[in-house]
Amino acid sequence: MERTNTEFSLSEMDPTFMSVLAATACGGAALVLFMRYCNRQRMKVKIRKARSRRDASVQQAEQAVQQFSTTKPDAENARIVSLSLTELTKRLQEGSLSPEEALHAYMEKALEVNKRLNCATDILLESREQLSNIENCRDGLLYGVPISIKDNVGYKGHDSTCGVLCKVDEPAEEDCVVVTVLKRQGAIPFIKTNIPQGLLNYDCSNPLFGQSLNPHNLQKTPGGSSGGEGALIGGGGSILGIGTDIGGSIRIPSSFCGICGFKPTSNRISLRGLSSCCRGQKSVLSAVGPMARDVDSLALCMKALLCEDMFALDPTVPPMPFDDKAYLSTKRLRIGYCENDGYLMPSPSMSRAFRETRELLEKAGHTFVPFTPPRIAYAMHELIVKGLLADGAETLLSNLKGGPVDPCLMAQIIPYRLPHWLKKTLSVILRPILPRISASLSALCGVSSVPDLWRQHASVEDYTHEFISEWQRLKMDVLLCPMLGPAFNLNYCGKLTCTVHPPPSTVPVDLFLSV
Ligand SMILES: CCCCCC/C=C\CCCCCCCC(=O)NCCO
Repeated sequence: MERTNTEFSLSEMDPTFMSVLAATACGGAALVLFMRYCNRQRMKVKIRKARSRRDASVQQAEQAVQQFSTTKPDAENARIVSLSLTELTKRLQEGSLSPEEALHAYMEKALEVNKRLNCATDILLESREQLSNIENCRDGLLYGVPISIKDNVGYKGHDSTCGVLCKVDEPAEEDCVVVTVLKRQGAIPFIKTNIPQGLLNYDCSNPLFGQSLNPHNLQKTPGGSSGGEGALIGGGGSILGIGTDIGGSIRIPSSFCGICGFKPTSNRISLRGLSSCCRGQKSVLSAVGPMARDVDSLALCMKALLCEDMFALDPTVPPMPFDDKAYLSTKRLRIGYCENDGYLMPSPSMSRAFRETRELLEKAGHTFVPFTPPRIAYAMHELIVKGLLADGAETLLSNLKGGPVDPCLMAQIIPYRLPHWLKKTLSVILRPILPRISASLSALCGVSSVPDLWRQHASVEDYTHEFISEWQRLKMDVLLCPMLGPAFNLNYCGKLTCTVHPPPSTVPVDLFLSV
């Protein structure tokens, strides 16, 4: 057969050209491998740097505690860390206990808990310097109280890593508003606590600081994303902590660790100076809130934060002080209850705790009305997942670049990384057999345009009003519902979220230990 002049076989090619081609291909491959190697080395250096910085701060804190302990008997420390916040503040204010004693007692206990649970990302050694002018805050509501803060809460000179490599070596230039206000109220932040990589997860592990464990069962997660707080407070190493919550990050670790947590309405407490891996996301709003051993501690922290200082430092926060009258009121309440929202079944132990709580409240004279959250599956997929990842997860993924993905996040990240067309195709194929996965995959595609984003925001607004209307129709004062729990096994991340803005809190009813 005759050949056209454009056809040729490899064997007929100029051998010199072939060698150049082969050498270029090998060189290219070697370059890619070398770049990957360099990248892996860079990654290792960053991880090592973050860890050794944390380890050095732990070591220095150990020395400080040891030095201080020569002046005090051990039994005194055990007594200090067993006081409730009400008792602790009273003793500090009356002067029968010094802020120095309280700080060292908690530092010692936190170091011990951290050894067992790996819940600290940084010890704030400046806390000891703060002691030198703590007398200026004598009138503060939290005078001399040592507190813990979540990793992403900005503290001058320290990283807010969010568990991702790209935020290592980016220390905060100033204390965030929450830290500034708490310090002015006399609180002494002394430790930063662990989080899951990227913060959008209910476990508590990241490539920088590793996995935190549950204080009541080392086989379980403390929950997330404020999991280090949950572990530390639940383990007795902190009396009051600051967490953040978009879709359960204060509530879930509080539930898993048997402590109390309060997620206020977004921007009730200033978010200025906090770090995030999806800044700018406006569909499901983030909130800062307290975590502690009892409800009175949460109330005291809210009262301390809701002050003129915060309203002046962040004028976008509504200047509404804490409502003592409402908190102390003994008025009989009309309580909406929802034991099962039809989307996520509560576990048997959680159902039992829920019913026992309801019975107790009924006996105390409160009235119960059944409440069903409207269109829950729609809210989960179209409002929460599509809202959180409206950009198709691009911002979150860009924050994970240049580092390994933590095992606790892997199951979530695989679908995020699928190309848009594949998510859409799988969503169509899976619709008849796995409708929830299909809806999630479709939601993970995010919005398609700016008008689509505006429609999504409008849908969240409409849903919020629909929820509130139902609440008002039933004349409810409060809603009682079960929490996710008991704690999950490590690397099994839950996906329960909440998008409307009534301020929910978690209160322990019982400690359920599985063996
Ligand atoms: C086919 C699988 C689909 C997986 C879909 C998962 C989508 C979203 C998961 C959202 C998880 C939200 C966690 C929120 C945690 C939180 O409140 N973080 C706040 C940090 O300030």
